[in-house]
Amino acid sequence: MSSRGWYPGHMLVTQKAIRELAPYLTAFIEVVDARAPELTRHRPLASWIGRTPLILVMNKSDVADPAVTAAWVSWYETQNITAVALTASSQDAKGKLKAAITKRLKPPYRLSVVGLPNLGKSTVLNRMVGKNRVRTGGKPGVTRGPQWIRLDDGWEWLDLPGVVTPSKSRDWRLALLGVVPLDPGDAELIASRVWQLYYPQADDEGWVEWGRSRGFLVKGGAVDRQRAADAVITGFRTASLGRLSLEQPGDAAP
Ligand SMILES: Nc1nc2c(ncn2[C@@H]2O[C@H](COP(=O)(O)OP(=O)(O)OP(=O)(O)O)[C@@H](O)[C@H]2O)c(=O)[nH]1
Repeated sequence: MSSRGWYPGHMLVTQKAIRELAPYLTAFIEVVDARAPELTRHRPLASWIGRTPLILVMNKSDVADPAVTAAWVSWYETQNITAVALTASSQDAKGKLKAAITKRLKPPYRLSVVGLPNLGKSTVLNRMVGKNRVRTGGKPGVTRGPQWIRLDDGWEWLDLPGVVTPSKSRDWRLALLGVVPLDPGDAELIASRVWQLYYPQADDEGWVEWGRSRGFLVKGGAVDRQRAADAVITGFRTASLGRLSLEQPGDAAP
């Protein structure tokens, strides 16, 4: 399915804007999902930003498989890409990301956060700038242009509406990760695939039996498949079913 038409156009950063801003920035911070970092990268970005460095933030590492995340960090090292595993929602995220940036780059620090929808860009930026974030948009008629946030430590963050459009929106994993909307009609298929990843030996309907054991039943005693499927998807997203990554270094290019 296409992502166009559901994500408000004014929130997308265009290629033109990124190309124009790149010379003013020390680096772009691209937020990806630690559970599928290559799948959730925005491929065209590297060419748009030219020589401006790119730092990958593998966010949501709290719900990814830690061993797979460690393998990704090592793999990115071999590719000469600075990649940081992060949990933007945790307190120590600011120190960790600052350390990674200062290790790689010299001041001045002028940075901006970009990435596909729902990966944690706002959470990362809020973590880095704290209470200094200025919100100018959200209301019709309020111009929401790029806004510089200058911090006491001398760091400057460009508050862009840094969403770029997913290009591989037909991949079921993007719906599972919340990068594109999940069509309710696809939930059962996605739940079945997720279940197979958790339990490779399970049969196709293993998740349905799990739903039964959880008491997700409709009148008459049959399993409420929609509810069971939704619970599997939520269980993956929150990692209550276990921390699971969807992509490993060395997987065929998505
Ligand atoms: N588990 C987990 N969830 C996170 C983390 N960071 C952000 N989230 C959640 O991910 C969701 C999206 O976070 P946002 O910061 O709004 O993401 P965004 O990329 O700015 O989203 P868009 O504005 O839609 O592009 C929210 O529900 C956050 O609470 C993290 O490190 N771990």
